[in-house]
Amino acid sequence: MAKRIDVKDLDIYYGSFRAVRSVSMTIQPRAVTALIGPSGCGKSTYLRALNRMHELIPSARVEGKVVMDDQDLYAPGMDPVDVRKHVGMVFQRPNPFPTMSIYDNVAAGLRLNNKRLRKSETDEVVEESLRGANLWEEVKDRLRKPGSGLSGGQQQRLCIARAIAVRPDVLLMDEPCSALDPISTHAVEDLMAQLKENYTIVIVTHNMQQAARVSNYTGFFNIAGTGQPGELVEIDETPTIFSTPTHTATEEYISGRFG
Ligand SMILES: Nc1ncnc2c1ncn2[C@@H]1O[C@H](COP(=O)(O)OP(=O)(O)OP(=O)(O)O)[C@@H](O)[C@H]1O
Repeated sequence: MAKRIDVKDLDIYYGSFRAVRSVSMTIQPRAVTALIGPSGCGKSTYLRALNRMHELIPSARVEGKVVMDDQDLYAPGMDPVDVRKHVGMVFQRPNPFPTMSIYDNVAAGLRLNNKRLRKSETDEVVEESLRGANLWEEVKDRLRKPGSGLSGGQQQRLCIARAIAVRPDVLLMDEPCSALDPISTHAVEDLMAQLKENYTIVIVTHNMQQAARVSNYTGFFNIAGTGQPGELVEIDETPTIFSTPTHTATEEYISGRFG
């Protein structure tokens, strides 16, 4: 659990368009790393490349290295489905399987991974994951009701429960609170603070206060102009990025002067 990721010279393309250029960074375990930057600078593209999710887009490809502990995630023979078991993802809009019960939504992760578990074992993992996502107390009496009947914030925590049910090492979160109200946002932020004890977390966020509140490290991405690739300008401990960044562009962005 909670592995470190070393990214080296990562370029990401959609067809002939290079969307992200030459990113190198180390993502620390048991910490939250926030990725910030103006729209279109490639934050989501980069996040998806960390678990090979971009491969679902036919024209997308990467060059460079993503190494988790000592395992190259792009090594020949490495199965992307296997990569995603270790590097889970939570999306912007809560996306529980709408017709499935709360219980089955969490168990779905296990079933998709072909884990053959006895009912009692599945019960255990479902409870443990819902507890881990701070949702158990709210749903324990209605596990057989549809996941789609939960509030937006509860649905997002259900999706987090589904993601952690398979015990990944890393959790990627793409603007996980942008569709949530402030109270649900607070619940998910609290949850991140707890989850980082056991996981490596990378979050893309447009909300600067959120990055400052939840993350230990912040990476600032920028883009020189339309049609240009996005680049990592700098990454550092979050207090440093927000108080004394090295680059003027970072300072301008976090103080709201552009983006
Ligand atoms: N499926 C795709 N096919 C082609 N180009 C894409 C695709 N997805 C994203 N892009 C392009 O890649 C670049 C980076 O997009 P991306 O969504 O990663 O940026 P972002 O920083 O996450 O933006 P936002 O903050 O608005 O979500 C943009 O120029 C975008 O138009």
